[in-house]
Amino acid sequence: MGSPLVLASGSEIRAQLLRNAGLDPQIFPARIDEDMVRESLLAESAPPRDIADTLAEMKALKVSDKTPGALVLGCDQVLDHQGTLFTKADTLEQARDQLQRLRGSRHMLLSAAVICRDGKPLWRHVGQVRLYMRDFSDAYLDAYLDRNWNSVRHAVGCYKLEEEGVRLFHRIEGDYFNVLGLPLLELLSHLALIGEIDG
Ligand SMILES: Nc1nc2c(ncn2[C@@H]2O[C@H](COP(=O)(O)OP(=O)(O)OP(=O)(O)O)[C@@H](O)[C@H]2O)c(=O)[nH]1
Repeated sequence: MGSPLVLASGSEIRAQLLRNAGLDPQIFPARIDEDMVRESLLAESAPPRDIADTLAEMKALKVSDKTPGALVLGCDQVLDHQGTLFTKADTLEQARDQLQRLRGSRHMLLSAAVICRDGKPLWRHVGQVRLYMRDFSDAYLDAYLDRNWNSVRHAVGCYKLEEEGVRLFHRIEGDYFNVLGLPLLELLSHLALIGEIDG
């Protein structure tokens, strides 16, 4: 790695994906009020893609001001279900309600990533995945949440594809990494292209 890489995210899976790829990011979560930003953008009818991109950029910019010379990666993922934006569930009851609304239909995950250096955006990408959820029973849903709530509470959509969440789907169009929250292939290709990693 040429310049130091900073991941402006508290997402464990994002850090793990970068480490598994051989990178060694410094973890520096950006503390921004995502709900406030999301609500104000929704009030302006901003599309989900723009909301994810704006939040990712804000996180990267905020941390890049504190890490001179570093490449700072900000990320944000939103779930779009027929025009309605879903955020992470705060309670198990909210998770049940969300999954009852998502089952038997298609939703989109939009995973935005922005790289900034010294307060300037250098690169951005929004990965998009279409996910088709099975029409599973309430009995399975309750059992799924009993087993997985403590894990999936940290994930938008209340599922983790690398865990039991995979059983919720019958079809997924898009790449696995975008589901987990990071357009990893595009990111690594760009870092190699600009010579920040070998490849
Ligand atoms: N492990 C796992 N995490 C997922 C999956 N789908 C979504 N997520 C996580 O859900 C979270 C989406 O919320 P974000 O607001 O983008 O990120 P965050 O976790 O709040 O962390 P920040 O980047 O600090 O805002 C991210 O941490 C994603 O990695 C999945 O299938 N597996």
